[in-house]
Amino acid sequence: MLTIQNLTKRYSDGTFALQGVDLTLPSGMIGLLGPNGAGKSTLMRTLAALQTPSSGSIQFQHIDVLAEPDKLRRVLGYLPQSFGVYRNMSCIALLEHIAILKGLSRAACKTQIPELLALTNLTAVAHRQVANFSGGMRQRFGIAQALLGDPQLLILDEPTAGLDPEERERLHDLLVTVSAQKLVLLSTHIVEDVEHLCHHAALLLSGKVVASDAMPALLAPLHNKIWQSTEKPQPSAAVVLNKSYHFGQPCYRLFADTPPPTATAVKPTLQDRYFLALQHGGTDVDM
Ligand SMILES: Nc1ncnc2c1ncn2[C@@H]1O[C@H](COP(=O)(O)OP(=O)(O)OP(=O)(O)O)[C@@H](O)[C@H]1O
Repeated sequence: MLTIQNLTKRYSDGTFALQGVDLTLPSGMIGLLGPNGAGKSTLMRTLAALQTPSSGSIQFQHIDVLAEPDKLRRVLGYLPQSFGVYRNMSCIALLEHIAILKGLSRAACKTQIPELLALTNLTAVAHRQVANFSGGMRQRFGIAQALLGDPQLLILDEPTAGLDPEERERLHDLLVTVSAQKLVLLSTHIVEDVEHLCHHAALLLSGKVVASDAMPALLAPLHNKIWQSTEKPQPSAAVVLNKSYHFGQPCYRLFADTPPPTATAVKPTLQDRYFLALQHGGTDVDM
């Protein structure tokens, strides 16, 4: 269990990136959603003890994260949004190097590194330079290095960004496999990924948590209130959650208590919940 209380981060230029964040997160795969600039990376870096907040507290299991960052680091795996790699270093040499930095014993390295290479499907390319890896291989390497030391808390900042559909699917399989008996916090812009992989999601907007719940509870208030139409309704008939295109034709997702003209009922998705929260700017939604 991860408990965050009244967490605030004010950067030196006066930007409030986090404003009184309260979150209680169970183990398993947890999604963290929010638009650009919502504060996701600030929250992730703070949880990973890489920067200090202005105020607040964070407790992971029995660790007071802000008072005992070294204790946290021993149970933490972190994949940042982007990470540099040493040129000329092979995948296996870099994993050995990171394992030593993490304080793993030689015996632990000997067993864990081959296991992680197999898990992330990198055994065949273990002696190739990471600098020359494709985007997908690099992200799988990022997961492998984050898993060194068998961490209890795994923080992944946009792990699927820029991946092709096949690599994204491969990474999903990997994340589901590793999330058993860990708390995996997955930050992403891809709402679908969270809906597919996570049993709980938190939504951050302008540095504040506007929703955090188990997936069925997040979607429950939307049942029988989501509609789809190719025509834009009058503002009095429905709230337009978003407009997308299907085969080049407009497609409106709508929120209304009663069926808007020409609209058909559809099953609510996490994306509907996300857009509804954005529409209301984080204020309480009357559902
Ligand atoms: N070092 C910094 N100094 C000043 N402001 C910062 C700094 N880092 C982030 N910010 C600001 O804090 C706010 C939150 O940024 P953050 O990167 O945490 O958001 P995010 O949700 O991760 O965004 P994105 O999805 O675009 O990565 C933004 O307004 C950003 O400009």
